[in-house]
Amino acid sequence: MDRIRIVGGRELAGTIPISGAKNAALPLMIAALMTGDTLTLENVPHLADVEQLIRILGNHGVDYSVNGKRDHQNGNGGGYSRTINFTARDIVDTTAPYELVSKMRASFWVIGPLLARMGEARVSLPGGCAIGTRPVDLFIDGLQALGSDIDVDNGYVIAKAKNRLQGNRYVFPKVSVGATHVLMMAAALARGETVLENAAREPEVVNLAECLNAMGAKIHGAGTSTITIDGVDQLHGANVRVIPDRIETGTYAMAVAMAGGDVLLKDAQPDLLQTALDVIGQTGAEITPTNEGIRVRRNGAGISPVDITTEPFPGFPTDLQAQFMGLMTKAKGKSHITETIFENRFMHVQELARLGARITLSGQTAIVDGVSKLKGAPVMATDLRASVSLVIAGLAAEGETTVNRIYHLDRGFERLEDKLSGCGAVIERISG
Ligand SMILES: CC(=O)N[C@H]1[C@@H](OP(=O)(O)OP(=O)(O)OC[C@H]2O[C@@H](n3ccc(=O)[nH]c3=O)[C@H](O)[C@@H]2O)O[C@H](CO)[C@@H](O)[C@@H]1O
Ligand SMILES: C=C(OP(=O)(O)O)C(=O)O
Repeated sequence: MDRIRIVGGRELAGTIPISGAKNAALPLMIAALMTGDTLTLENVPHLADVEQLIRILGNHGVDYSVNGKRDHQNGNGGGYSRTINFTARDIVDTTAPYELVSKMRASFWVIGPLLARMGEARVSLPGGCAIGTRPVDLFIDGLQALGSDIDVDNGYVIAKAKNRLQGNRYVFPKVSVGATHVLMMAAALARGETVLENAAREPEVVNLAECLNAMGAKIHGAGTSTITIDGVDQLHGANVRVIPDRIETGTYAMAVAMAGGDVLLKDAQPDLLQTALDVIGQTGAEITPTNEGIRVRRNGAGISPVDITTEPFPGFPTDLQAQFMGLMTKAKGKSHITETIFENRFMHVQELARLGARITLSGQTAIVDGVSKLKGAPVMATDLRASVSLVIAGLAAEGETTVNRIYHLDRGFERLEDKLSGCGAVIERISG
């Protein structure tokens, strides 16, 4: 099994190209199921989750071809997000089997397009990061509100809509990114108008709405809590660009805040993560939006402690909570980190402790008592964002840190070790 070896203590200097967002690329790829024409997606990151979704879509009959062009050719340590054409001329199977869906959460979302286009879908209950129970009740309630019959049997959700889905008003009892994606896709091909209230406002929802509209859907209000969808009879092909990854952006900004230095996050878009950037600024790093992206600098002045609480967009994202905890382990004082989205997203705490971090848990709040020195150690990645919090801590730890089980990292970070070593970090992947 591959692992990452880091020798801490180097400042970071240079340019890191920000890749297309995993969490935007996945729903856009799934939208390809909704038309027999070709959906061309630019800036698709090269990640294990993308490859897995390509396999899942292939099982339903989606063909794909990768354009030769790489989107980042000149980047220092360059990423290699690509342009991919997806074509679902015929849907050959409306079942998404356990073997494929159990590996990643987002694959469950095929239920919306399959049901809308084919009138039926049989989709295994999903997998994904083990950060909480992650039920699917909102998907079931919402699709029932659009007129679908739903049974859950033998680990599968079986959805049917014999006479096409019917638009309706649905108020989400809780904000859910995935359920907003799915209901938006299902409603796009339903009869009549759907109004989704208390919808997720994440930039990935906006990217999906733009994609569906480019395919001929009639969606208004994405990015606000009320989304209105006028159903259309069919969708067509389109060419859409995946937004830059705000979680990758925030992660590297925190890496610079931790290690010190001066790095341009090329192609990063500040408005996608303003709350997190404000918080990183309060820790003492200098954040400057530029024409090319975001410049992050920190001199030797040290890291100030800042309290955060995770919230749906535009609040501080849960997907940056672990990384921020990594940063706070070396702050000059105590910080409180409260996780409100997932009930089990503190698995990095015990691994950060191996590096010398002092963290105590009190319910959904972690109290981090910053230390002046971390010391390298072997640690284990437990989930995607937890893994990268260990990398951030390792960059500032004395001596050698080895992060094991990095298949989690490969789900969501494109060429992490190249991007960091291109800025002077001593970091390498050890295969086998
Ligand atoms: C691939 C992808 O884009 N994943 C992101 C997506 O996950 P995902 O879409 O799975 O997360 P949700 O926004 O749905 O989850 C928010 C909360 O709602 C709960 N819930 C959700 C659905 C449901 O039917 N019932 C229910 O109770 C969840 O357990 C969680 O407590 O948004 C999360 C919140 O920003 C991010 O951490 C994930 O990185
Ligand atoms: C939790 C994440 O992914 P998933 O929803 O696929 O588990 C993530 O991207 O941080």
